[in-house]
Amino acid sequence: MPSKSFRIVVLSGDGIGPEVVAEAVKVLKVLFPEGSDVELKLEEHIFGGCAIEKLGEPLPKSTLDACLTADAILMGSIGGPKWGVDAKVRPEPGLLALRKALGVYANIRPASFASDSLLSLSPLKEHVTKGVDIIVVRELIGGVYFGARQELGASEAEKDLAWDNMAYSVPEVQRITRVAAKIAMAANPPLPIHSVDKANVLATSRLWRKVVTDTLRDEFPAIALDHIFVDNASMQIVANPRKLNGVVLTENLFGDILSDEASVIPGSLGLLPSASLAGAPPSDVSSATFKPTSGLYEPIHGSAPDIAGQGIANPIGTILSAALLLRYSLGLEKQAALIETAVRKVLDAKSAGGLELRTRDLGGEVRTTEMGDAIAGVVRQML
Ligand SMILES: NC(=O)C1=CN([C@@H]2O[C@H](COP(=O)(O)OP(=O)(O)OC[C@H]3O[C@@H](n4cnc5c(N)ncnc54)[C@H](O)[C@@H]3O)[C@@H](O)[C@H]2O)C=CC1
Ligand SMILES: CC(C)CC(=O)C(=O)O
Ligand SMILES: [Mg+2]
Repeated sequence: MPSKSFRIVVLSGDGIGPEVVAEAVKVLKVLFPEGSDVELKLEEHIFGGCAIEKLGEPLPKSTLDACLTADAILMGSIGGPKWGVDAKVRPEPGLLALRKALGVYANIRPASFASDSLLSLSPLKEHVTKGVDIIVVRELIGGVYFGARQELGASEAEKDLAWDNMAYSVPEVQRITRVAAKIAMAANPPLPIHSVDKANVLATSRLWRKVVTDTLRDEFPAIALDHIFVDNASMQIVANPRKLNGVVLTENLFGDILSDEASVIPGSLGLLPSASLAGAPPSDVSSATFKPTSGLYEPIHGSAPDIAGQGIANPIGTILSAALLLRYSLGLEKQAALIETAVRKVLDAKSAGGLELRTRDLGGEVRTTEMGDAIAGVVRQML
């Protein structure tokens, strides 16, 4: 009998989603084979464009119910040209609805999981990317993605007008600031927090700046805080990213954009994982972990229709997302770290022919399944 058993909902989704999720599942099955002390019960559920095809909606009730009662959710990606921006029913609102229903307001995106062996593969120069260590903490269920909106043609009175409403409340900004602070305080000395906004223009950003400043001053005085406008931050991320070392704390839209941009530093969007968490962070500031009441884990990339079905996607972002799932939702830090070490070892290894293991996005020829096999193999050796 296992001493611990967890229900993990798997949402492979669309495009490269099923290809990369299969590799993360492969790694999890090596870590927790049948009969081991920890049992992972993996349940696949339909989500995204494939659910629209089959059931007419991206987030069927059975999928939502499964997610709401799971110990954690591992997701691939959703979307694709078949359900493009003009389609009547699209996958992306299903993802937003899932995040909202789970209450996962804290999106943690370690933006520089890298090994020095990748430095030469970044489009940026090595002297720019060396020593970069950025964690993006993005507010995930507020702001303009969730405000009221009006589509073009939806209003008789406003025939030529479409609009999106961006709103933030004080409690929404306080809670994400506390998550960023807990992450910053887990390091010794505490990491600095760089809060990114557009307070020179937007009312929501002025609220953001005030709440971040007040919360850190009153509750976390040991943390060094600076504020940076988003246009400047987007330039610094590629020109001088070490300037943003530490925690980059920002709202939903800016965090979406800046985290994709930050993936240029390690060299590929396919490398970066994310954790989306609900619940209050621990009150003990010395605690490194945030025990969420709900956790959704997905790579930061989308369904990559341009390479879907070719077996060449990089599965590392999804495999590292599975590691974050073990760390945050299941409290299995040792196994999480083991996956991260295995990924690093594979990236640093030379094959028999002297060639490094690299998928196409990193300039190599290694296929998705081969990368998954290599990481699973190293995990097996390390057990
Ligand atoms: N969380 C999610 O499910 C997300 C879904 N999307 C959706 O994905 C669809 C495609 O969006 P795009 O703008 O093309 O963004 P994308 O992130 O899917 O792809 C951007 C570029 O990065 C490459 N790429 C992405 N992941 C990769 C991987 N693992 N390995 C190698 N290369 C990779 C793609 O080939 C493409 O050239 C859209 O429908 C979009 O709405 C976009 C972002 C997040
Ligand atoms: C597809 C969107 C709903 C979200 C997105 O791009 C992201 O969270 O990275
Ligand atoms: Mg995105």
